[in-house]
Amino acid sequence: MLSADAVSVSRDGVALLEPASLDITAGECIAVRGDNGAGKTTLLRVLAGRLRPTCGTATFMGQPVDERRPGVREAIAALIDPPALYPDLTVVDHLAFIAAAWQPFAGTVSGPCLDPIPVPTPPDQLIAQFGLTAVTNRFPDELSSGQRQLVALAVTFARPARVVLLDEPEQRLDPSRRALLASALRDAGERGIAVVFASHDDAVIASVAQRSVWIEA
Ligand SMILES: Nc1ncnc2c1ncn2[C@@H]1O[C@H](COP(=O)(O)OP(=O)(O)OP(=O)(O)O)[C@@H](O)[C@H]1O
Repeated sequence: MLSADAVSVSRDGVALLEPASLDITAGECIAVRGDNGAGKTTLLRVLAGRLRPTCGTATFMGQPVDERRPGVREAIAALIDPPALYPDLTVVDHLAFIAAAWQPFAGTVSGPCLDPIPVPTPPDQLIAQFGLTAVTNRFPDELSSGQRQLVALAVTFARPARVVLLDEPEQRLDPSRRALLASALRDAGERGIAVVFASHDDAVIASVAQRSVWIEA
């Protein structure tokens, strides 16, 4: 479904990402591993269609990945850069807003895909799934950094998607919240959503990823 074939990125002659390849199908979960600075985030940006590779090709359903292309934006959800939350929306408002904005795409058939886009988990279930029940009516500046990360993760899963890309989703989470994250990733896979996530957490990787790809610095 989503493929990177020997994609590399360089800027001003400096390599940000050495050639890397991966291929993911519906319901699969792949971990992207590698040392600090190896290029994991860069690879996720390429897979999200936010960054054009210098060499190699990244494709979604056989077409070049470009987040501005209809059919790609509806299908690929990504939490790559630091979470951006609306200062004047509460936790529950965020989930309701994103779910409503993307609702027209849930269950639709788009592009060359034959199966409908998986319907997202409803906001009230996401609040429970990510352990946010006690803070549903708080604004972002009333949350801890780990709670903001949980909100950003819940928001990412509040919209329909065939593929979810996550950059170090476990960051700032304590062990019990990392377990919630792992459970949410397994749940996504069972609903047919493909997940690619960069991580330094071997325990999370072992508990959810079917495969991992090592990025060479
Ligand atoms: N905007 C940029 N301009 C130039 N170089 C950059 C830029 N962003 C990242 N880099 C460089 O690209 C390389 C890959 O960065 P990237 O963030 O993809 O690594 P990473 O594997 O995600 O690292 P980490 O595990 O520390 O998050 C690094 O050497 C980094 O310094």
